[in-house]
Amino acid sequence: MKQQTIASCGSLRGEITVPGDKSISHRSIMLGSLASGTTLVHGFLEGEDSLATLQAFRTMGITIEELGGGQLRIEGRGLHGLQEPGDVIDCGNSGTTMRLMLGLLSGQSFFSVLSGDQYLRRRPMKRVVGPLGTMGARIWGRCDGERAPLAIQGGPLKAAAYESPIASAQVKSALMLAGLYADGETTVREPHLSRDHSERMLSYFGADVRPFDGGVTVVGGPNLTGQEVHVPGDISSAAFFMVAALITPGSELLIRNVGVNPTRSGIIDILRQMGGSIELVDSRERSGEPVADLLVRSSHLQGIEIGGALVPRAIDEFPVVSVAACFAEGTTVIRDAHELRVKETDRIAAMCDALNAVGGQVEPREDGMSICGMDQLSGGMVTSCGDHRIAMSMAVAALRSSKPITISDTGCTETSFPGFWQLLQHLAG
Ligand SMILES: O=C(O)C1=C[C@@H](OP(=O)(O)O)[C@@H](O)[C@H](O)C1
Ligand SMILES: C=C(OP(=O)(O)O)C(=O)O
Repeated sequence: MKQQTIASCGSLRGEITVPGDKSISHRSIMLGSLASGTTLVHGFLEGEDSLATLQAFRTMGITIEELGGGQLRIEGRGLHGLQEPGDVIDCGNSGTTMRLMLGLLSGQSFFSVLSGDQYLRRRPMKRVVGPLGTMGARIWGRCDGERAPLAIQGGPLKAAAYESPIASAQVKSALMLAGLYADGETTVREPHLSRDHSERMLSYFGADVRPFDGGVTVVGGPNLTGQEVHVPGDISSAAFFMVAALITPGSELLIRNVGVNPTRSGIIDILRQMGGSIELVDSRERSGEPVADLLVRSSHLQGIEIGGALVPRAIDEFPVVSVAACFAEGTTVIRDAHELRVKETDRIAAMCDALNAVGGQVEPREDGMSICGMDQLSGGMVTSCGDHRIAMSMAVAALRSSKPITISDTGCTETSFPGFWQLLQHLAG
């Protein structure tokens, strides 16, 4: 098993880019495959999660050429052009692959099976399988359809109106993708707005998508047309370097070409509320998504309270927010983040255990955590629990520890951020 030892460093200065946005990369493969004609993708994330999606569509007969440097050419075969996969589709560690594909496969005229690694096979799937069932989808799985492997007998679908109890882009997107195959209008409402990449990219490819306050409606049977997609850098990956620059004195870091979609940029709002200096430079739009360069300077942080609508806008960033909070003055309280318990691992338990093991003062709450700020952590040994975001968050924590932190089980960072350790080493020396 791989491990990494990270020691404290001086200031972080210079310019970096981070790999492509994972959510947008998944969707570029899916919509490029379902469109007619060629889709060119630039900046695709060549990480294990999005490559699992790429491989899945190849096994369903789609030609996808990897041109190098994150460029792809996808030869789309139209909404009804996928072929039955001859084997189980391996979604690896990727919840997005599995949940979005459950929606999409429900509307096909063939049988398919989805599985994944030990972490993914423990994650809840009923949140998608249940509402898809009301559309007429036929899906079977362990624990009455809660856990993968999941078998899908595709067929005709009915349009539906679903009110989701959780703000989840994976639930919303699964239903929207199924809705492409339904006769009529499918509507999904959610308690707070989750990331809207599916809405944006479906519109970009020519679907009739109507977002409204509290939800979105998609019209079945669109003609999707191949497009050129520029994937911006992933704000969830940039978040590690944003926090790293804020907590190390004398830092000034420019992170170029980061996606700053407002449904994803909660991390910028949170860190600014804590007193962090983050400037958006050269704000622009590419392929229907807002993009900017982020200029981050080390700052004196304050503890804050975080909850409500801000939570889905920063859902993957709470592990690294908890690291920032360790070095803030006062206490930070995170609420309404129960969803963290059903990610690759229970991220509330995993971050509390890891930070407390290296001298932090963190208390779990049922729906979040409370973190007491301090000047330095003490260092020690922690495990990532096989979760990429825990591994990278603890590497950032090590930058302000009196002794190094050794993190075990670090191979998982390949799922979302290939090159993370090299980039950190290059910057931190
Ligand atoms: O739709 C997506 O691309 C994602 C949605 C979020 O999951 P939930 O929908 O479960 O909140 C997020 O945590 C995940 O990393 C990616
Ligand atoms: C939760 C994540 O992804 P997924 O749900 O796609 O596994 C993540 O990347 O933090």
